[in-house]
Amino acid sequence: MERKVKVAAVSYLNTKPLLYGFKGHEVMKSTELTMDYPASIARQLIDGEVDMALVPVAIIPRMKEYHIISDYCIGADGPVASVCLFSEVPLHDIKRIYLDYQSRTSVALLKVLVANHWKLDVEFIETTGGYEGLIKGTDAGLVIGDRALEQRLISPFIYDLAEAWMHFTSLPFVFATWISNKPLPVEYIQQFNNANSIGLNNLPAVVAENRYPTYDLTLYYTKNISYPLTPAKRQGMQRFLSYLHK
Ligand SMILES: C=C(O[C@@H]1C=C(C(=O)O)C=C[C@H]1O)C(=O)O
Repeated sequence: MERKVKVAAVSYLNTKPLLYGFKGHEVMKSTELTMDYPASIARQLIDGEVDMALVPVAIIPRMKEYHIISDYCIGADGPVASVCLFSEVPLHDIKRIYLDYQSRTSVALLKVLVANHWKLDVEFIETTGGYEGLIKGTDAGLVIGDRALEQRLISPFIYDLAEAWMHFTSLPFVFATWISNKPLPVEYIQQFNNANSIGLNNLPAVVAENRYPTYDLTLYYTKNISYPLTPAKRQGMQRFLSYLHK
């Protein structure tokens, strides 16, 4: 490509290991990098405002053309910690659930689990801004990202969606992955993957750069989020996408 590749990344702590290696990396000579929350960058990729983004996999069915271009993702093969249903009452006493406006994948995953795994009779409520304060009584809330790590200190009942998915399917889960809306040069993709790998190979440096008293980031980056896009994760992703077609 003649011009720079426009890339949008998730602005949460979970993406810091992937972005750590971009500073001063060769790939930045041909990259224009911006950050936003997942639902917003999903819209940017669908509308063609960017060429590639770390987008929620739930938007794949809405793309005319898509290429999964990277070896890395925001995935989990156990509790993810930052995508949870938060409540003051146990699961089966919940009556209404606030949905996270910043999410696409987790909202869809929650609906799959509610209908097929937990089999709950609940009402879903869309949100547009801060709603965490409304998680009270039998009103629960789905919260993702850094705000979920904060909500962990507040809500007595926490249902981890990646853990529930594993119980349901015995497969790992992929929340987001690098997807382009057009083919990109092979050399660019190689540089891009290399830049992604640097932080993952230097996690103590990434943690040192992002002081965060709310949650142990070493735990988050090594035991909760699982970054390699493995064959098992692709299988989990295909299973999840098959539910979205139903
Ligand atoms: C694990 C997470 O995965 C995120 C969840 C997303 C979604 O629900 O659409 C999208 C991108 C990921 O950053 C998280 O943000 O906590």
